[in-house]
Amino acid sequence: MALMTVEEATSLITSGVTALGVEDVPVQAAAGRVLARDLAARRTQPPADMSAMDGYAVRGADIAETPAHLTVIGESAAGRPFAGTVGTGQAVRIFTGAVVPEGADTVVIQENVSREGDTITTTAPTAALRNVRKRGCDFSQSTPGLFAGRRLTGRDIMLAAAMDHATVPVARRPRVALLQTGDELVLPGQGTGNDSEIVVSNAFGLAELARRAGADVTDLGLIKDDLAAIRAVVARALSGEFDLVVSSGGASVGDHDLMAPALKAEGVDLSVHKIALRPGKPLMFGHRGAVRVLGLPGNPVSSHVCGMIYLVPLIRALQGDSRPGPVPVPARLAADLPPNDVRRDFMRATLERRADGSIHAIPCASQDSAMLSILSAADCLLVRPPFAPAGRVGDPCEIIPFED
Ligand SMILES: Nc1nc2c(c(=O)[nH]1)N[C@H]1C(S)=C(S)[C@@H](COP(=O)(O)OP(=O)(O)OC[C@H]3O[C@@H](n4cnc5c(N)ncnc54)[C@H](O)[C@@H]3O)O[C@H]1N2
Ligand code: MOO
Repeated sequence: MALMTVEEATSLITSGVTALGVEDVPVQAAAGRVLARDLAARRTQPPADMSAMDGYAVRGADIAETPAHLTVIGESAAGRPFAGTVGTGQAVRIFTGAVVPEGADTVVIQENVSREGDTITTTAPTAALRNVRKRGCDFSQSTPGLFAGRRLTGRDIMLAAAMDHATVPVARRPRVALLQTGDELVLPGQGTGNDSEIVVSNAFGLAELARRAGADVTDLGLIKDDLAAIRAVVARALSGEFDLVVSSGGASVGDHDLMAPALKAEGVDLSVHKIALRPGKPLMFGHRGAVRVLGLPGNPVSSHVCGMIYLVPLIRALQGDSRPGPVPVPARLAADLPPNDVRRDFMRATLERRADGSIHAIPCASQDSAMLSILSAADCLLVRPPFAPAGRVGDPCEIIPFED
């Protein structure tokens, strides 16, 4: 079977994918969710010219010379504006966040004023218009401030709230089911001490990736290498409770690799591929009706790397995320590397920041796709394109930092 490129595989999995649906959530619960529609401001901010400092609201022309003498005629505090107008030679005591009264256009900070009774004298120059936030300088009513497809940050929900949205429309969370197969697998703490046992780990990492990408995740547990047993769990996973079914293990060509036969027997339109990717050669993808199925390799590092490369972008695309893919960032090689072969290599590497600010990637000593101690100690994936020539220390390279 010819190897498929990673680009072809990514496109097979994510192209044409759109958001599953829309729901309104309280703005304070919207961080990490993908905005489903453009969000326009429901009000103008600031709603009036407002003071940025504690001091005195004056007419700028009145304080062109220092010292200037002015008469204090009232007070404007946040939430309690001054009702009158500031005339020539007059000032209003004002506090940060208060509306600048009619007639005034400048605020002199109180440190630059001496006061006696109702008379103030400026003690340092203040440029006209200083210390005033103009009406609408942040945003204006009806103008979009956040756009559909954006994964909302904590900063974004501050903006949404300030734009007066109590709820925001976000993409519904994709519902993801995880399956793990293998006669050798036992849950942590539940082994019998038999040397042929392997304690499961894949679903824990995949669940974490999927949740952080915005999915609701259900782990359907361990399944024995038995066609009927796998079919039973697959049938449940496909029954409409989930949007995406993700398996790990049984994706290769061994006699006990029963995931593909089970999925096909349950009516999944499945394609099985070998990808020019290291780690992560075997890959399955398909669907039954609206339910998508992604079959990842069993080797733990392979399953996790494929989770980053395929699963996370798919979950994001199912929310209409405008930036679904992992974003490589530039770094420099901290070790010589041999030329690469046909498989795109995602090497586990640690990162070192040098005194000049440059970031250097140090490939881990072993790149075995079963070694979780190495995956855990690494900071990033060091990307080596197919047929990359030998790399030298200091050469530019690309990395995909781990996000957790
Ligand atoms: N003749 C060939 N053999 C293999 C090929 C190949 O092209 N030709 N590909 C190799 C590659 S690459 C990979 S990756 C593995 C993937 O195989 P499977 O997806 O069928 O995975 P399993 O055989 O089920 O398991 C592999 C390995 O991973 C352990 N495992 C499985 N599930 C879990 C889990 N949930 N948590 C922790 N560890 C798990 C399992 O015990 C095995 O050790 O195939 C190569 N073979
Ligand atoms: O490429 Mo496999 O995915 O060696 O572990």
